[in-house]
This record gives sequence, C-alpha cells and structure tokens, in this order.
Amino acid sequence: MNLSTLARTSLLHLSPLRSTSSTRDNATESVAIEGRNINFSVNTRQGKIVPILKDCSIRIPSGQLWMLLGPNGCGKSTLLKILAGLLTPTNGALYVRRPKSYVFQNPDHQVVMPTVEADVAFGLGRLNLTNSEVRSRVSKALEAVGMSEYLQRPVQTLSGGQKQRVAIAGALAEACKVLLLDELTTFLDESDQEKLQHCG
Ligand SMILES: Nc1ncnc2c1ncn2[C@@H]1O[C@H](COP(=O)(O)OP(=O)(O)OP(=O)(O)O)[C@@H](O)[C@H]1O
Repeated sequence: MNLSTLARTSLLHLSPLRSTSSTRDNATESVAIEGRNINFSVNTRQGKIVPILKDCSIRIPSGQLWMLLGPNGCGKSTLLKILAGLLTPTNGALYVRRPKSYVFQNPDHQVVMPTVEADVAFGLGRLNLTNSEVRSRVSKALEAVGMSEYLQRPVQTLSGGQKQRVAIAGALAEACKVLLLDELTTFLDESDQEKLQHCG
C-alpha cells in the first residue's frame, strides 16, 4: 500500500514518525495508531510468498477520523486487520491504543446474538460490569447509532445497515479508544455515515 492512500477526512497530512515503542508512553500519549515499516505477506497454496503490504508506515493522532482510500486489492482491509490484531505482520513495529474495536465489512460475521440488546452487550461480558452498567452502556450506544427502539429485535430481522449499526454500537459500548471500520459504505447510507462521525 502506498501511504498516499491514507487520508484524513478533511485534510491529507502525514506527520513523520518520531517515536519508538520504548519512548511512547512519555512522548506520544495522544497517538492512537502508529505503525512503522509494516510488511505482510501470504503463502499461497502453490508455495509462493505474495507480498501484500510493503514497508507501510502510518501515524494517526487520537480524536481524529481518518479514511483509508485506494483501489480494490491495494491492502486496506489487510492493514485494518493488522491494526485490529486479527493478522500478524510479517515484520515491522506497531502500536494501537486500547481498548480497540474492529467492525467487519460484513456485519453477519459479527452480529451473532439472538437480540440487538444481547449483541451489543456481548463484548461487555469480560469487563466485570454490574447489570445496570451494562444496560446503561447498551442503551447509550444504541442511542448513538439511532437504534434505541430496536433493543428487543431479533437480529436476523434487521437490514444490512441496521446490523452494521448494531455492530458499531457494540464497539461503542466497549468505550473503545480506537474504532476500526472496514468498508463503512457497504451498508450504511450517506446520512448514517455522516451521523457516525459525531457519535464517538
Ligand atoms: N490469503 C490470501 N492469499 C492470497 N492473496 C491474498 C490473501 N489475502 C489477501 N490477499 C490479496 O491481498 C490484496 C489485498 O487485499 P485486501 O482485502 O487487503 O484489499 P482491499 O484494499 O481491502 O480491497 P477492496 O477495496 O477490494 O476491499 C488483494 O490482492 C488480495 O487478493
């Protein structure tokens, strides 16, 4: 992937990388994502090694919305999966602030519980919260994505865009500091995408 494919929504601006992981805690508290010289290759069934990402470097400050832009197959999803921890880079250095959440391109891969309420609460199970805290977080997250009235809805009755909003609500409920969204445009209409920019 060429770094020119990384764009902030308002302004293309890439600062040079300046810290290493050992100095990060003191020097760059406000950095959300930083990767340096990330490489990723896959081994094909024919035994060939195919490079997908070559020396990809990225630095994103906290509190900003950035989009990865580029042609089909250039490596956007691969990079996002590496940032999410779903893929391990072949080499390179990587820091992603926690907690982080990843929303799949296809919400059917993520929205798995029987009801909307159960699905948004799913990730909270490991956080040791009281029932009332869980209910409050679920309620606020659903409100943020405009899905409050769907609390008891069976997830299989939702549209693709509604499922995607439920998946995003699950991420917001976990109070993630980094939200990684793959192909926001697959199911969400323009107005939903616009609203999402303000609900974090
Ligand atoms: N397991 C794999 N084996 C072989 N090639 C792979 C594998 N996984 C990904 N690729 C290739 O890596 C490249 C990058 O894929 P990726 O899904 O990251 O692209 P993308 O930029 O997100 O594409 P799109 O815009 O079409 O979603 C593609 O050419 C893809 O075919």
